[in-house]
Formats: sequence, structure tokens, C-alpha cells
Amino acid sequence: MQNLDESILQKVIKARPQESFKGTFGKIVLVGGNENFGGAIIMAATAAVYGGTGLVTAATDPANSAALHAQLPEAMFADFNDDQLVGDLIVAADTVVVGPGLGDNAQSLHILKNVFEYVHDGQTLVIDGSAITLMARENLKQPACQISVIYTPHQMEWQRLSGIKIADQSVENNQKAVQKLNATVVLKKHHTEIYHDDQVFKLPIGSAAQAVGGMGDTLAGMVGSFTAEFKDDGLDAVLAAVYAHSAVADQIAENQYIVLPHQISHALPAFMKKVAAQDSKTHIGFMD
Ligand SMILES: NC(=O)C1=CN([C@@H]2O[C@H](COP(=O)(O)OP(=O)(O)OC[C@H]3O[C@@H](n4cnc5c(N)ncnc54)[C@H](OP(=O)(O)O)[C@@H]3O)[C@@H](O)[C@H]2O)[C@@H](O)CC1
Ligand SMILES: Nc1ncnc2c1ncn2[C@@H]1O[C@H](COP(=O)(O)OP(=O)(O)O)[C@@H](O)[C@H]1O
Ligand SMILES: [Mg+2]
Repeated sequence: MQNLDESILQKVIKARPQESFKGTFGKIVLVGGNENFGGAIIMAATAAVYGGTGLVTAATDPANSAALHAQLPEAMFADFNDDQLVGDLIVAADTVVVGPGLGDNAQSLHILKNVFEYVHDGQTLVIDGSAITLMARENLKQPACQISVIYTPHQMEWQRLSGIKIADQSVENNQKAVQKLNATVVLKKHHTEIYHDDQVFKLPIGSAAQAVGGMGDTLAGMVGSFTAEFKDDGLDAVLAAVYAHSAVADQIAENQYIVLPHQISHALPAFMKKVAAQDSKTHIGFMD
């Protein structure tokens, strides 16, 4: 098991080329947010916008449209019930995130199946929250095409997906389950573990100040954002997102009892600027 450190940030987050436009930095579609969980998809989309992905669309329940636009005018809205529209957006995307606040009823399942129908070779698919629960419950297989699949379960979602009880989630048991999945797994907990092929990475930072609703929705948005924006970096983009999420949280937690998920997103542009400007030996104190 390898401990992640700050060097993963400099490896991925570089100064932007001046000869560029929004399309250079990727397109992402985030699917989720039923009428009760609109906050989840708004938090995920916020992470994607502030993470720097060039074009961000939230496919969600129409009940969330006004709130999304009010909170995040940079993001576009699509009705997640419009299969064709969502399909067209997915076809054009670099990364698709599905699950934050999607819910687990028949409508949620229909939307998830529609996403799986349209994803195609070369894309990244981040599967989070309700989408993991639905796949486990409905025994739904991940799409068979050549996509990079990244699951971001918390321990109970991982129990549902892998069948491994939380108490038995050892590195060895988790590795066996991940090898059957053909996917990367970001197992979220205190000191999150990332499983990829036969490699295991551990996040040595982060704290209980992060134990608030929406923290994982924000991480899913960041993982999606970085995989779309830094698409040549593959696994490193995932590792950098996981590290940055908790590195920013730790800095906010120096002065706060808890960290609100949207505060992490809002702090990202300044944090990323510091990373891109600094050499790899310097501590990144974006609030210094
Ligand atoms: N503002 C919004 O819109 C928000 C919307 N959200 C959306 O809600 C949807 C459902 O997601 P979910 O995670 O809230 O519920 P679920 O999948 O049933 O898991 C909870 C069950 O597992 C158990 N549990 C055991 N270990 C655990 C662990 N380490 N981490 C977490 N749970 C653990 C836990 O035990 P308990 O707390 O009861 O002791 C409980 O029995 C999903 O789409 C998500 O995106 C949320 O993000 C919140 C903000
Ligand atoms: N005690 C803790 N220490 C460090 N990180 C934590 C702690 N509790 C929660 N987190 C982080 O918060 C996030 C919680 O994810 P999740 O349960 O999916 O949240 P939600 O679905 O409410 O957005 C994960 O990134 C997890 O690693
Ligand atoms: Mg979650």
C-alpha cells in the first residue's frame, strides 16, 4: 500500500496552456439529484465548475433547475427524465458522473440504465451514491464498453456492491473484490483507500471535520472534474482529486470545527493556482 502525498498534486495540476479554450479543459455531465436530493447534484456540479472543467452540465430533476441556476450559473441544466437529451450530452462528454442524490426508485433505475446505454469507449464514468446502491440491489452490470469506471462508495455502499461486511473490509478482501470489477474503487472513510488493478493507495490526510452530508457528493464532482480536465493523467487525476479534496478540507479545518462541502469547492481555484505555481518541495498553504 502506497501513502499518497502532495507530489500527486504537482504531477497533475499544471499551469494552463495559453493557447486554449473551454473545450481544452473537458466536458462533464453529472446525473443525479431527485426532487429531495437536489443539493447533492448541485454540490457535485459546484465541485466540477470550481475544479476547472471547461463545460459542466447537471442532468437533474426539473425541480432543481432554479436552485442550480441561482447557485451556479456557470453550469447548464438538463431534465434527467429526457432520455434522448441526456444521451446526447453523454455522447459529447469526456466524463459522466452518475449517482449523487439520484435516489433508488424505479425512475432512478430507469435514468441509470439510460446513462449506461449511452456511455462509450474512451470515456470516464464515475459511479457514486445511489447509483452504487441501485447496481448492487438490481444486480446491474457496469457497461461493457472500454470506459474507465471509478466507483466512489462509502463503506456501506461498498458492502452492498462487494458483499464484504464493513468489519471484514480488509485490504486483502477489498483487492479480491476490486479485481472482479474491472474498475477503480475509491473506498471513502477516514483515510480513504484507492484500489486500482493490483495497486492500493492510502490517503493519509483528512479529518472528522469532513463528516457532514454532501462531502462525498463534492468528492464525486472533483473526481469527475479532474478526470475530464486532466484526461491524459488517468489514475493520477483520480488520486489528485482525492488528495486535493482532503488537503483543502484540512486547511479550512484549521479554523473551523466542521468543513462545509461547498467551501472546499469554493477554495479550489486558489488552491490549484498555488499548486501550479509552486515547485514540488514546498508545502501548499493556499490560505497562508
Ligand atoms: N443534500 C443532499 O441532497 C444530500 C444527498 N445525499 C444523497 O443521498 C443518497 C443516499 O446516500 P446516503 O449515504 O445518505 O445513504 P445510504 O446509501 O443509505 O447510506 C447510509 C446508510 O449506511 C450506513 N453507513 C455505514 N457506514 C457508513 C459510512 N461509512 N458512511 C455512510 N453511511 C454509512 C448508515 O448508517 P447510520 O448513519 O444509519 O448509522 C446508513 O444506514 C445518495 O444519493 C447521496 O448522494 C447525501 O449525500 C446527503 C446530502
Ligand atoms: N472521519 C472522517 N475523516 C476523514 N474523512 C471523512 C470522515 N468522515 C467522512 N469523511 C469523508 O467524507 C466523505 C463522505 O462521503 P459520503 O458518505 O458519500 O457523503 P455524502 O453522500 O453525504 O456526500 C468521504 O470523502 C469521506 O472520506
Ligand atoms: Mg455519498
